[in-house]
Amino acid sequence: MIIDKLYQEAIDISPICLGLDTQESYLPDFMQNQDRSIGDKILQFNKDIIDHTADIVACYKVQIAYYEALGIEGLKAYSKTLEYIRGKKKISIGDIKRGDISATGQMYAKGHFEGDFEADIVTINAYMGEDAVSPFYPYIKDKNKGLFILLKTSNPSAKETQDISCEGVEYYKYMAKLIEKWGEDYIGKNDFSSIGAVVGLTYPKEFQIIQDMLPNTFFLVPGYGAQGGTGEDMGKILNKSRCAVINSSRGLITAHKGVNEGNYYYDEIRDATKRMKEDLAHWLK
Ligand SMILES: O=c1ccn([C@@H]2O[C@H](COP(=O)(O)O)[C@@H](O)[C@H]2O)c(=O)[nH]1
Repeated sequence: MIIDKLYQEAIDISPICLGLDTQESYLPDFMQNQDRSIGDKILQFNKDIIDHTADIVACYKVQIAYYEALGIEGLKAYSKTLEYIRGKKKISIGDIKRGDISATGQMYAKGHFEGDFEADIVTINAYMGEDAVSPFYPYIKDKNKGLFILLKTSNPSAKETQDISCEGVEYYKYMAKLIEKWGEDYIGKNDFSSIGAVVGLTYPKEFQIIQDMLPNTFFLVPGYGAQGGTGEDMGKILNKSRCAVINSSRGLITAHKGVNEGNYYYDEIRDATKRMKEDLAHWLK
């Protein structure tokens, strides 16, 4: 199961998920000035980062919005970035946040678990219910794929929809139970399901409640760094169980900006990733 590999990488290497939310302004100045297509430059930037961090992160999350925004050229860079991650035998998470009626969901599953945009794990928005999730099920067992379903997201407005009362509890708690139920058939050898959940580090109190409710759920945790989430809060979770990978995108992939805009810019990104690794390790008992 993909979740067993992710769990092991998080233990053996570090629980860091490096976010490739790549946009032109993040490229070092020398690369921005090169006479190449934007797609080529973005792919080169991603490859440099992967080459210089693969030994210190568990996985990479590629945020499709940044690539879609560039049209066909961006989507080619998205596809080639996923291919490069696969070639390095690292785990890729396609941050696509999809979810639709079953017939359309089957196409999303095919589109992101096969072919040009194949990722190991994708993010899902399950607001439409299990119909939006079940088209992905066959790929979990047959093709060793996984899902992270949005549960308690990191953004400030999350409470507008996720904290409202539903059958006497906050909606996120109701959703938490659904995710645990949907994941029951996909539990791997470390007792975590290949259907996991996205929980932001910006709501640390709620995260602890969710962790206690969902012993078999593995978490993708955005919100560290740029959004204010801290290693100390993450330590409280990881000291109870090693149930998560922690994403940082801007905090890592812009570390060189204004500091080192030259050929070896990726040293700054590697150093920032190492500092995140040390920060997370510092709070581990
Ligand atoms: O609740 C959520 C779900 C997804 N994200 C995504 O994670 C990264 C965060 O980027 P940073 O630069 O580290 O803030 C980004 O791709 C978001 O789309 C999230 O932030 N919160």
